[in-house]
Amino acid sequence: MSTIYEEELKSLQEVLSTLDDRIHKLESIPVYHGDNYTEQVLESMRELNRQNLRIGVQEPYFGRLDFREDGHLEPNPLYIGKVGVSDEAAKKPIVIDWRAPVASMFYSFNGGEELAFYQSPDGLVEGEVYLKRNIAIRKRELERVVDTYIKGSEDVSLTDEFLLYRLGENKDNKLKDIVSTIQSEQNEIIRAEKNIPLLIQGVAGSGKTTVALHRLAFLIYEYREQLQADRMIIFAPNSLFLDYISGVLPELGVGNIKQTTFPEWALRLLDNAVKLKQPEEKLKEAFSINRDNNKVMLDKLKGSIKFKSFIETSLIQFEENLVPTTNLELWDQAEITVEEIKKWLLVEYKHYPLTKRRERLVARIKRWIEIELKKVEGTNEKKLLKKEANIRLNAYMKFWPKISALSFYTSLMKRKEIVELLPEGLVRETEKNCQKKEVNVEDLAPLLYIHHQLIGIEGKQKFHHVVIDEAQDFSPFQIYLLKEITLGNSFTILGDLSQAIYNYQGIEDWNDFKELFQETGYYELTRSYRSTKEIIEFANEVIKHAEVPVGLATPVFRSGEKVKVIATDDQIHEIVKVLQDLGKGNLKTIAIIGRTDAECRSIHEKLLTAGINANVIEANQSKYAGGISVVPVYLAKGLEFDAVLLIDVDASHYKDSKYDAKLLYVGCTRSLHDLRIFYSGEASPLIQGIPEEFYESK
Ligand SMILES: Nc1ncnc2c1ncn2[C@@H]1O[C@H](COP(=O)(O)OP(=O)(O)OP(=O)(O)O)[C@@H](O)[C@H]1O
Repeated sequence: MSTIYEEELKSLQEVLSTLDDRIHKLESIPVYHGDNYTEQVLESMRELNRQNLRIGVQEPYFGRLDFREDGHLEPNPLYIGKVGVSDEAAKKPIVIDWRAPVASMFYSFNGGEELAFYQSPDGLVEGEVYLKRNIAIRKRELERVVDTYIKGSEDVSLTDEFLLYRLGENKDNKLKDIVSTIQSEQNEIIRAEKNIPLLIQGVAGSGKTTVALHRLAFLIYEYREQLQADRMIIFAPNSLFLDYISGVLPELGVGNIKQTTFPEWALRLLDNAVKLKQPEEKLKEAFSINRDNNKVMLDKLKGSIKFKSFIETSLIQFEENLVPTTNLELWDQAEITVEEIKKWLLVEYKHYPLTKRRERLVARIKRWIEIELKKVEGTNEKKLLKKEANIRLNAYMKFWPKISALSFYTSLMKRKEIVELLPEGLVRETEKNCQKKEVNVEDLAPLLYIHHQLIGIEGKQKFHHVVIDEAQDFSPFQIYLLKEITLGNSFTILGDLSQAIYNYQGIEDWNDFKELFQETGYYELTRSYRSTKEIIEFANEVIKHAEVPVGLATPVFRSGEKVKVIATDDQIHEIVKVLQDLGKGNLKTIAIIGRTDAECRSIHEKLLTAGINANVIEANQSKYAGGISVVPVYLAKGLEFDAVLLIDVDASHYKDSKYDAKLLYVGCTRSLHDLRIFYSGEASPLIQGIPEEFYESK
């Protein structure tokens, strides 16, 4: 047993005993069930404390940083963990929360003799780091102690050893937190300030999703006075993906943050006045091998800022036409002029949605009536005039047609200017769908935008912070809409242009989003943590065909098996053999990734017949079970598996196009440790030219 291990074992025992005491004390206080509000608040704080300590006691900390602050003689060992715990009597931290300012040095300090520093609430604190130590504790047991920096020691080669140890582990069906190994470029994003919208382009496996979740936990901690968890939201591509990431925030002790998809959120706000038209069929069509590209890409038109501007102009014209051209005469010689009403409605109340403006207008006219009536003599006369005025006001307000977001949107399809924006066929189809109260995903941003102008998205429906994952698949219109209802431009927008496979709705250049904001913080993540060096190098060869304007992924130095390319006339037979082989190891998740939904179903059936217990993943699925999955490539985006078997990588399934290169890239980069490519007949041109050093053929 090494001395550093013994030293840490002793510290761990002391900390565990303090935490156990704490938990014991909290558990011995009877749970309060009464009506007293103050007691209820105290109880909920105690409950949060109990929960946090129960998480914390399993793995109280993961790192130690010995830091000597300027002006102090000795370094102070700081233990950093998921949950901060302090010795209240001695007013001293026992474990520091990873989100605390001082803990940022654990992630940002990368060795060297330069001064370390952190931003405390009282200003910049500088000093020297003497030791940086990674400590792996699992279920209260000390597993590993690795020093990554010792002041004065030359040996810095260990720097990534702990990270590699973590990356080498097998994964189950849920994404995990990375608090113990956050890298400095990720730390910068996590801790970036709240009110500058962040745009993050990150290669596959660079930790975008993970970083976004850690950023939410950080923001909740740092801005606890300003942010409410239930007004923070994550938009993710589908329910399956939401299930996959659902464990991270609770692991970080953060609850209540909304996690949803854009359609789910939009439909709810629209009070389910419309429904999506066969969304699964639409996906199948968009990802079919011989899709009609021209038709599919038309969907993009409704996501443009040009389309938004057309709607905006139409709404302004609609408002202007609302006011009748004659003055409002409430009784003889009591008149409000058209100009006055226009001024109230279109200028003074302009910032309100239309329904609210209507309410304000009526209230104002009523006030006006009261004031005018004061000038009239005789109670009876007053009564009569008031009655008359109300009748005329009601008649006057009839000018205001009953309108909903859907009816307004439908009416837009009849405007003559629409043909400059959408082709005739699409206009007619949209109109027909709307009449049946059915819409497509790309209609939701326009509808919600109209809803916001007419009814308003107000109060608690507005967001304190928005995370958009896989943002390359969002349209500028969607982002514009979210910007309208997010306070302080507080956004974290993450994605990868190399994985823009939903190209019929998304963007090709981050400038499309940048220009929607006055200022943005733009970051590029180029290091990929998911896959082995061999897999990343192979995938990089594939994505070169897509000529995407972003850099290639750089692997973390984690080496594994070479990628295997297998030519065979009987793919099922080979796959079953490989699965049986892999089954002997301790892999937890394996994916067989196909090109289309129909092909995946057929393979799934064949695997079941061959006695392989596999699940097939479908578009409407909301749970991901792990184990062996058969999944179409477009649904595998965002997920990861210990091993991936990509099937049908032949010339007809993956052609020499930029789009197919992105699809194949997504497929390859899902694998952590083992990637096998199968094809029958002629290999896809996307892999034909790859130099042999990048794979092993069979
Ligand atoms: N600093 C880190 N320490 C340990 N593991 C990490 C780190 N960063 C990322 N990972 C791991 O890398 C994998 C990929 O992370 P994640 O899914 O967040 O990446 P991504 O950029 O969203 O990927 P993609 O765009 O391909 O879906 C995950 O298993 C995650 O735990």
